Amino acid sequence: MKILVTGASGQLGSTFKSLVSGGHAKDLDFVFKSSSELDITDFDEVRTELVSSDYAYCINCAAFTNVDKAEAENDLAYKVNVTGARNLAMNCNESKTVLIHISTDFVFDGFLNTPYLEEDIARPIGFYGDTKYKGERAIINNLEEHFIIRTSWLYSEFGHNFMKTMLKLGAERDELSVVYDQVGTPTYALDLANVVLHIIKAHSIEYGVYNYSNEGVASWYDFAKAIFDDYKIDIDLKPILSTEYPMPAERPKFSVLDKSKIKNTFGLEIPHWKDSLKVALKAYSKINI
Ligand SMILES: NC(=O)C1=CN([C@@H]2O[C@H](COP(=O)(O)OP(=O)(O)OC[C@H]3O[C@@H](n4cnc5c(N)ncnc54)[C@H](OP(=O)(O)O)[C@@H]3O)[C@@H](O)[C@H]2O)C=CC1
Ligand SMILES: Cc1cn([C@H]2C[C@H](O)[C@@H](COP(=O)(O)OP(=O)(O)O[C@H]3O[C@@H](C)C(=O)[C@@H](O)[C@H]3O)O2)c(=O)[nH]c1=O
Repeated sequence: MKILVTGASGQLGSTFKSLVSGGHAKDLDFVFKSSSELDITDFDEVRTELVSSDYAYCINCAAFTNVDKAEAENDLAYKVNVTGARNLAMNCNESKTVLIHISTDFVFDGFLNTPYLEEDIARPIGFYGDTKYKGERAIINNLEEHFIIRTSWLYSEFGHNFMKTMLKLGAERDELSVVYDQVGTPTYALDLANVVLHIIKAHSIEYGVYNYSNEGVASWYDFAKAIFDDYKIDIDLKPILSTEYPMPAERPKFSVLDKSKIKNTFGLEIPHWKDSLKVALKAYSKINI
């Protein structure tokens, strides 16, 4: 069974590569395409790749993910996150390929105080979240055979992410301030990739939108504290308000996802974020000896 991975050089794409090279996807024939090998904003390129081959699945790891830059680079963020998603959906429809697309907790405004369900109203407060939501709609409107998985606060030993930023800053500084009034759930990219593999191996036809994150709840401060404690970094870590850490894009204050649907549909047990963080830090330390 042939599987196309777009945006293959990013954090999640690299995680899939590591799973495949580690022998965790033995009967699956993965084809990895980085942005320079397949530009998802180019309809004809996408069409040529999908229609001339016999991909059973396309896992879309390609996205414009810089939340702050998206506020200034509206056109590019829209092109990648909306036009790119639509190009994939339209061509997957023609090539009879199931599209597995990754979306985000940032489609929500963060005004709820109980975990978000898939059917809760999406009302993004930033341009990144807005384009991700429009990308979801473009897929739903053009392709029935889709899985859209909304995840949150993705991190890993690969690419750019909060865990690696904290480890870098922790090595450079004696003190650091991190916001504690944004609450969500960190998600280890390897756990997400394994769930995607699980869905593929199950040949599921339960198409639709699903939430997936690790279990548990944290503020970014809690997440940073756990990173420093587990990695034994001695630093004076201060909890601050978002107003004390101004950024171009506003983030939702609360974006915990309810995972009942994905757990019940696929019989999953989801690791707690604190347990997965330990696994990720071990993997990171192996790469960065
Ligand atoms: N990171 C996070 O915290 C979260 C991410 N998500 C979602 O998860 C998915 C994966 O994220 P993650 O791996 O962290 O993101 P990354 O930014 O690490 O990777 C995205 C990849 O997409 C590629 N890309 C950009 N534009 C194009 C294009 N036009 N055509 C093809 N590829 C392109 C980038 O390539 P290049 O570097 O060459 O530009 C990059 O390799 C995304 O959909 C994201 O929205 C959801 C929740 C949290
Ligand atoms: C580096 C740093 C960040 N922060 C704050 C800023 C921000 O509010 C919060 C998170 O920082 P980041 O900018 O790294 O993360 P951010 O870009 O907000 O992460 C988001 O990315 C997109 C792609 C998603 O889809 C989301 O799920 C989420 O993971 O931590 C501090 O308070 N102190 C610091 O030293």
